[in-house]
Amino acid sequence: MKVSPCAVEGPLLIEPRIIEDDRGFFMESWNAAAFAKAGINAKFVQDNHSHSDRGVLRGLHFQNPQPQGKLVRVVTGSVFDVAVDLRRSSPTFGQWVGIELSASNRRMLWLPRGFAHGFLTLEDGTDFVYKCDAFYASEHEHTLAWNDPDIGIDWPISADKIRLSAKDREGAAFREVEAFA
Ligand SMILES: Cc1cn([C@H]2C[C@H](O)[C@@H](COP(=O)(O)OP(=O)(O)O[C@H]3O[C@H](C)C(=O)[C@H](O)[C@H]3O)O2)c(=O)[nH]c1=O
Repeated sequence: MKVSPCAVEGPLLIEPRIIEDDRGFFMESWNAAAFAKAGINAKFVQDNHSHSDRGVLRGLHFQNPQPQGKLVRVVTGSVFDVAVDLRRSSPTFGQWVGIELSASNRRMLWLPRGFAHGFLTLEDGTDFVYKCDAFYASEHEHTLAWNDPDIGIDWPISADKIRLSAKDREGAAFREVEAFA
């Protein structure tokens, strides 16, 4: 397993060991001991799965209070996955990182607590699965605008082709969101 830091302080890109044979492949998508060695000491309490077609953008979401650390990956299709640093004490506060996660590259992303998270689906029939280290709490959930000019995320699909939920169309500006200490 190869674990690499990202352009923003905190998130880690994980390239798991892939064991291939004439039947296909095997990979450990979570191993507490191996991930702890890489500095990821999460105790997950919830596992999520969403399915989306190309052009769907889910996010940018975060919970405050009750923030969630997330271990995310794609098992079918591909996404452009984005995390925005909302920790005021971080040297990369207000900065974003975007990484392509796909069934073919088998990459995973660890996002510690304190980030807004979202992804743009790049293929029809994409399955996105992820573990969370805190429970979902709709009463504490916030949405940061996916196209906030102060963050300036360079999404790889033009805005006119992006599909959003009603909630995500009404995301708050970065200047207004309830950031973390
Ligand atoms: C997140 C979540 C949602 N729900 C219910 C609430 C709604 O009735 C329905 C769809 O929720 P929502 O539109 O918020 O789903 P996404 O847009 O995929 O939200 C996710 O999008 C980005 C990518 C994230 O990182 C978050 O995990 C999460 O906010 O599932 C639940 O019952 N449990 C949950 O943990």
